[in-house]
Amino acid sequence: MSSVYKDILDSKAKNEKLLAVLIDPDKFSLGNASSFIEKVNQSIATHVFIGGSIVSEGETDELVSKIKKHTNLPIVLFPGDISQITNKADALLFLSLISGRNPDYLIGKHVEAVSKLKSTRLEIISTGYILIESGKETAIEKVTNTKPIARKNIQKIVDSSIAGQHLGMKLMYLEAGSGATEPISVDIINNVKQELNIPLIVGGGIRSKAELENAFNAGADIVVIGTALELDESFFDALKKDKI
Ligand SMILES: CC(C)=CCC/C(C)=C/CC/C(C)=C/CC/C(C)=C/COP(=O)(O)OP(=O)(O)O
Ligand SMILES: O=P(O)(O)OC[C@@H](O)CO
Ligand SMILES: [Mg+2]
Repeated sequence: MSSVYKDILDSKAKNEKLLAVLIDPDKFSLGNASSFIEKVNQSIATHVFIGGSIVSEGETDELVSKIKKHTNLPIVLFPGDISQITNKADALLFLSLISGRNPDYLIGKHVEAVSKLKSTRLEIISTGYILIESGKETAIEKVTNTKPIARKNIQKIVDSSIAGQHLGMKLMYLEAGSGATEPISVDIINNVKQELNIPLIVGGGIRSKAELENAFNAGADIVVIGTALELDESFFDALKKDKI
């Protein structure tokens, strides 16, 4: 088995929690890359995720090349579209938006991606992606023309996760949306965790160490933080390696 996924499984088995810093190529200045990545290196982050809902062609490739020079952390593509696939990363979350009913984001983009993936050595990790209502319309909703699952409909969120697992998905990602006002609730994470065996990723709207720990304690194996670090790099101070 290739190493990024195997390492996630090993960490889960040891109950070692993982933190992914999400960098959005569209919102990130290349000039700031080395100083930002240095902060990532000194933090408890274990992965760098790269992606955005809307990213211009070629931007991801350039960004990944630059980041690779400054870190040994695994670089995982978290693509909103096929144009975000680059051979320079280590792995790709092959996302299927199973909260929605848009065939393009369930299977269409994936079929289109195959020829591009043939010329890469990316580790492809099948990932169920579940968008959950978080109070305001997200970029993901607009781009995919789908509706999120209502946050009170916990049974549907759990059943969607388990259906994804039955389909053979290797990771499950509960998404509140970039910059969400409210992160995914502890109640939702708890309920999914009780039934799911594959590793669970949680992201969207996490802005403090307390919220990060809440998500971990509720059962997230990997937490993703993007916007809060994008807007305020001093948040890295609370995430330094020796602080937790
Ligand atoms: C199979 C391939 C290669 C592509 C399919 C991709 C699918 C199904 C994507 C799911 C839907 C989607 C648009 C996901 C975006 C994921 C992502 C990187 C979200 C973070 O971006 P945001 O931070 O929300 O976006 P902005 O900050 O750009 O608004
Ligand atoms: O940008 P934030 O709100 O941290 O969200 C991270 C990620 O889950 C968004 O796709
Ligand atoms: Mg964003």
